[in-house]
Amino acid sequence: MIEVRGLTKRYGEVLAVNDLNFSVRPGEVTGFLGPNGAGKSTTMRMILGLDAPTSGTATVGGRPVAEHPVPLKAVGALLDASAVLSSRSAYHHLLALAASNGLPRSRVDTVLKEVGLSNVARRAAGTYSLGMRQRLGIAGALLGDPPVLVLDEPLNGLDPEGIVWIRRLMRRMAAEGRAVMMSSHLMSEVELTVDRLVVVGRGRLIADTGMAEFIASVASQEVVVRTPQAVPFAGRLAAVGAAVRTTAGDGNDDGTGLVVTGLEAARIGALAAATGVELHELAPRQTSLEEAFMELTRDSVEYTTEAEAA
Ligand SMILES: Nc1ncnc2c1ncn2[C@@H]1O[C@H](COP(=O)(O)OP(=O)(O)OP(=O)(O)O)[C@@H](O)[C@H]1O
Repeated sequence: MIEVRGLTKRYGEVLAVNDLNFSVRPGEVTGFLGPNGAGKSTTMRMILGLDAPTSGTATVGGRPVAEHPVPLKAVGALLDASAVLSSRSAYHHLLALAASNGLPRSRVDTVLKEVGLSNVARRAAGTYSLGMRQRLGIAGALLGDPPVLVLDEPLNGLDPEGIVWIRRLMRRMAAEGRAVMMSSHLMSEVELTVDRLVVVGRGRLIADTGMAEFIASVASQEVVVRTPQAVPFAGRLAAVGAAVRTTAGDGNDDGTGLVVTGLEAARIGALAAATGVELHELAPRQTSLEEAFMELTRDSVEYTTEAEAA
């Protein structure tokens, strides 16, 4: 369990992390999201004891990481996968890590197998692809068999097979009762992987919620309607209180498409039937995490193009 209470970090004028409160629970994968510069890496570094908070606390298993006798047994971390001595083999990198933490040599073989690097373990890590280095970083995180994992952008540089692999690994780690915290900008992946979301923007907590509730809370449920009588039907829908726009802006407009909010598909269908309107499509559209995320963090994005901001 990770507990973050009143966590704050100031770098001169920049309040990188501003009074954050959240928990990462065992048995769940928690996605840690936010636009660039939101304070995700800074928060993770403070959880791992690599940066000191200006105020507040971050504990793992009830105490700061530095107070655990063997930190690697308390929490495994992936921060920067390129931070490996390039002349050293994966095996020797992990062996050194195990030795300095008093972990048995057998753990090295176990984690190499776990991440699929056994066959290349004697090669210098400098010859590894980005994906292989990412796997090596994960192996290091798993070395102490910790109950808590903190993974900063673990999907970076992975090919589709690697992404599926790490998704399964994280799900399995959570199923074994571990607390898994991962940051990512790949919303479609986050949507498939995480149980809970902690969203930050400009250092502050924006949301701490279950995945389904998050999407529902931001989503205005839309229904796409296609009918050759689009104009009069739009008028009828508006008359019963729905918000209606045409699909003209969506790039596939043939004059028959409407996007309706504020009315369920069943009621739209009933209204069409009652007024003799011929429907060619009636499709509720679930908001994706990506759309929900962009909606929620719109005001916290540091860098936008003028067109986006308009
Ligand atoms: N060592 C530092 N000195 C000064 N400012 C810093 C330092 N580290 C981070 N910051 C600032 O703190 C803020 C948060 O940065 P952080 O790297 O934690 O964000 P992030 O959410 O991880 O971003 P990204 O998604 O781009 O990795 C940014 O404004 C950043 O410029």
